[in-house]
Amino acid sequence: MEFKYFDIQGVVEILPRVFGDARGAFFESFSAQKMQDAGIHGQWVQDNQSRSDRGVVRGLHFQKPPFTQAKLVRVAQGRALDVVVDIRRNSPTYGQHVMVELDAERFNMLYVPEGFAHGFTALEDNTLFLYKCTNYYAPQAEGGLLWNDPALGINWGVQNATISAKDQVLPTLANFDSPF
Ligand SMILES: Cc1cn([C@H]2C[C@H](O)[C@@H](COP(=O)(O)OP(=O)(O)O[C@H]3O[C@H](C)C(=O)[C@H](O)[C@H]3O)O2)c(=O)[nH]c1=O
Repeated sequence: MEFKYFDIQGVVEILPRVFGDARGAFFESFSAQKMQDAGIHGQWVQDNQSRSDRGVVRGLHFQKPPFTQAKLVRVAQGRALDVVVDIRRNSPTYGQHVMVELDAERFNMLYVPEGFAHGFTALEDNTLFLYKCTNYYAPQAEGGLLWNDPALGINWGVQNATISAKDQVLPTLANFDSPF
């Protein structure tokens, strides 16, 4: 298992060892010990899964304190362009993002710490997106940022995104008051 770090403090890409053979492939999708060894701490309490066809954008979402969630995200089928935006007020990289392509060949994963808005676009039909969360769903604490706010400078590679009505009216960075 390899770990890749970014200029934005806290975000970690995890590249598991994938064992291929004539039958297919095997990899460990979660190891509490290996996460601890990598400095990824969290009490993982909820697993989520969504299925999206090519061109769907979900995000950019987070849950406000005290229901903040760290997430460990991966793709079990298909491919996704995953984006995390630093919304920690005092961070030197506030408003900056990390973008990582997640796929079901390398089975790479991304650790999204608390204090980040998270979203992704599906690059293929039937993309199965799985993630572990360190807090339970709290709809009353949901927050978000507008996915295509020019101030975020995110190149999603999608022209006419399929996106929820809720996500279309999320605030821009200029009109956003971060709770982190
Ligand atoms: C997140 C969530 C949703 N739901 C219900 C609420 C809605 O009736 C339905 C769809 O929810 P939503 O449109 O918020 O789903 P996404 O747009 O995929 O939301 C996720 O998208 C981005 C990528 C994230 O990182 C978040 O974890 C999460 O917000 O599932 C639940 O019952 N439990 C949950 O934990």
